[in-house]
Amino acid sequence: MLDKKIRRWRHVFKLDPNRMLSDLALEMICKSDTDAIIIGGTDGITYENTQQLLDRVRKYPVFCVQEISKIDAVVPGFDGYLIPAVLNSGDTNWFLGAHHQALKAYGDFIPWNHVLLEGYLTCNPEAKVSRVTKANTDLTVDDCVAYVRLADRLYRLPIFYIEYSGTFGDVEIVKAARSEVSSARLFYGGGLTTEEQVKTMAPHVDTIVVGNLIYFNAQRAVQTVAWVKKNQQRKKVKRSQVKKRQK
Ligand SMILES: CC(C)=CCC/C(C)=C/CC/C(C)=C/CC/C(C)=C/CC/C(C)=C/CC/C(C)=C/CC/C(C)=C/COP(=O)(O)OP(=O)(O)O
Ligand SMILES: O=P(O)(O)OC[C@@H](O)CO
Ligand SMILES: [Mg+2]
Repeated sequence: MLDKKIRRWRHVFKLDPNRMLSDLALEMICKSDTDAIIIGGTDGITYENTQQLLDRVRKYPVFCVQEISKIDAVVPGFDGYLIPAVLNSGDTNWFLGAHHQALKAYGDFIPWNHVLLEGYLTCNPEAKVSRVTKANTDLTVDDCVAYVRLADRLYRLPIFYIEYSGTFGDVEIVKAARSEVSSARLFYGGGLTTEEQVKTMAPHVDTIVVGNLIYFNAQRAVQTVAWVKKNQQRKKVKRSQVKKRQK
C-alpha cells in the first residue's frame, strides 16, 4: 500500500523525463540511500520518455513512482502513482477538471492501493508549474494555514506538498504548515543545493524532494540524502532525551 510506504520517506529524488541525465549520474542517484524516486515534470512529458526513464531506473532496486501530469503519459509498471492537485491554481482544471476527465476515461483500471492524491501549494511564481496552472503564489502565512486545513482536515489528503520548484522557499510558510498539519505527510521541494538549506527545511517536514540539483551537480545531490538523514537522527536523539527527562 502506497500510503504506508510514503510514511517512511524522508528523502526522495525527482527525475524529469524531459531532461538528459548520464548513465553515471543516474546510477549515483539510484544507488544513493534515498527512499524513493519520483518520475515527473511539468512540460515535455510523454509516454515514451517516461517509459525510457523508468526502464533505466529499473536496473536498480530503488522504489519508483510516477507523478502524473499528463493522462496520456501514464506508464504501467511503476511501484505507485502520485496525482497532483494544485490547490492554489486559478484554473479548476488543475485540481478537479483533469482528474474528472481521467477518471471518466480510465476509472475502471486504476490500482487504487497504489495511487495517492497530493495537495500542492505551488509558491514560486517563476516555476513552470505555477505558470501552467495559473497559480496564485502571492500567499501569506494565513493563506498557507487555510490551505493546510482544506487539504488535511477537510479533504483528508494523504500528502500536502509545498512546492518552490527552482528556488529556495520561505521557512515561515513551511513552519506554518507544520504547525497545522495533522495526518497528511508534509513534503517540501524547491531549490535545495546546500547543507545549510537542508538544515533549515528538513526539521519541519516529513519528506524532502530534490530535483534540479541532480541535473547540474549529481554528486552534491547525492550528499543531500545524508544531510536529510543526519537531521532526522538529531530529531530522534532529541525526542529520546525528552522522554528520559519526563521519567
Ligand atoms: C494501469 C495503470 C498504470 C493505471 C494508472 C491509472 C492512474 C493512476 C490514472 C490517473 C488518474 C488521475 C486522476 C489522473 C490525473 C490526471 C491529471 C493530468 C491531473 C493533473 C495533474 C496536474 C495538476 C499537473 C500540473 C503540473 C504538475 C503539478 C506537475 C507535477 C510535477 C511538478 C510540479 C514538477 C516540477 O516542475 P518542473 O517541471 O520541474 O519545473 P521547473 O522546470 O520549473 O523545475
Ligand atoms: O527541482 P527543485 O527545485 O529541487 O524542486 C524539487 C521538486 O519539488 C520539484 O517538483
Ligand atoms: Mg524541475
